[in-house]
Amino acid sequence: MSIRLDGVGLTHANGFAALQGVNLQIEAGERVAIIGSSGAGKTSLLRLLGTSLLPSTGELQLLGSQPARLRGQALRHLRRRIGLIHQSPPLPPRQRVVTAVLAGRLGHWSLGKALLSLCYPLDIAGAHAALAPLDLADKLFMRCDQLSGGQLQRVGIARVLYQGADLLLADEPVSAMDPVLADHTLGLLNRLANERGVSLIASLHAVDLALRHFPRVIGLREGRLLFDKPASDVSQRDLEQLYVNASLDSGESPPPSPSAVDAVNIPRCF
Ligand SMILES: Nc1ncnc2c1ncn2[C@@H]1O[C@H](COP(=O)(O)OP(=O)(O)OP(=O)(O)O)[C@@H](O)[C@H]1O
Repeated sequence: MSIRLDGVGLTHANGFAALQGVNLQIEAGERVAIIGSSGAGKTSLLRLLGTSLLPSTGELQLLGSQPARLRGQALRHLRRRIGLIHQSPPLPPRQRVVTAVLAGRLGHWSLGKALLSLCYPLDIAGAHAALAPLDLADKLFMRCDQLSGGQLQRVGIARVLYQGADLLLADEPVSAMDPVLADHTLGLLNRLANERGVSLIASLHAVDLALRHFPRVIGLREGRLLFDKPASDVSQRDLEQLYVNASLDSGESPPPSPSAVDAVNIPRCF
């Protein structure tokens, strides 16, 4: 089922308009990267799609529902279908990796089964199968606080793969990984999403990774869509316009130089 935003705006509680007039349609099974400078609104958009925030204006249709009209069980049911991959996965430090992965299905299980699984992992084979493609099968019984940041991010990915969601939302999913591992992990995430017919929407600062792994790329600037096109059509000019003055706005590293932004051909991390 598709996602549709019609004239969506999002104003945070302090009055800051993080998103304005966003029109967007994403079909089931599409894989989309969101790029843009720091503060452009990428996380705000993902939080809307994850239903932790509601639009201030406009209309959001998500997997056949309007989150703004759902309450209670109907909202919980919708949320079970959405897998969230966090930049820093909120995993309890003392929790075993196997338990953290199995927690992906807590929302699908009865209270009794969920509580039992927290004490004794009920589906060790399932957790192992989710971790294996991420090269973490040998970490099954380690504690989360014994893992590196990149390994924790991959546990978070294994957890949503185990969840079996219809929609995967990833906020900077490989930010803690070295460039080789980030490339491998994004490739894997895209392959698995593709094989399962699951929609994948990820925010990324690494423009080269967005262009290499995602068929469709959205450029967000100051809360508005600057472009929305196939990765192969994203031009150097698009990227220059997206990141112009970004270093002044955010205080972060300067925007990619014109030669460097020819990232379709030059694999580099920005
Ligand atoms: N809860 C909040 N209350 C007020 N303003 C917020 C809140 N969350 C985000 N903002 C503001 O909304 C704007 C967009 O933030 P958002 O986190 O969506 O950007 P982003 O593109 O994900 O940035 P980054 O790449 O740095 O993570 C920023 O100016 C930010 O300060």
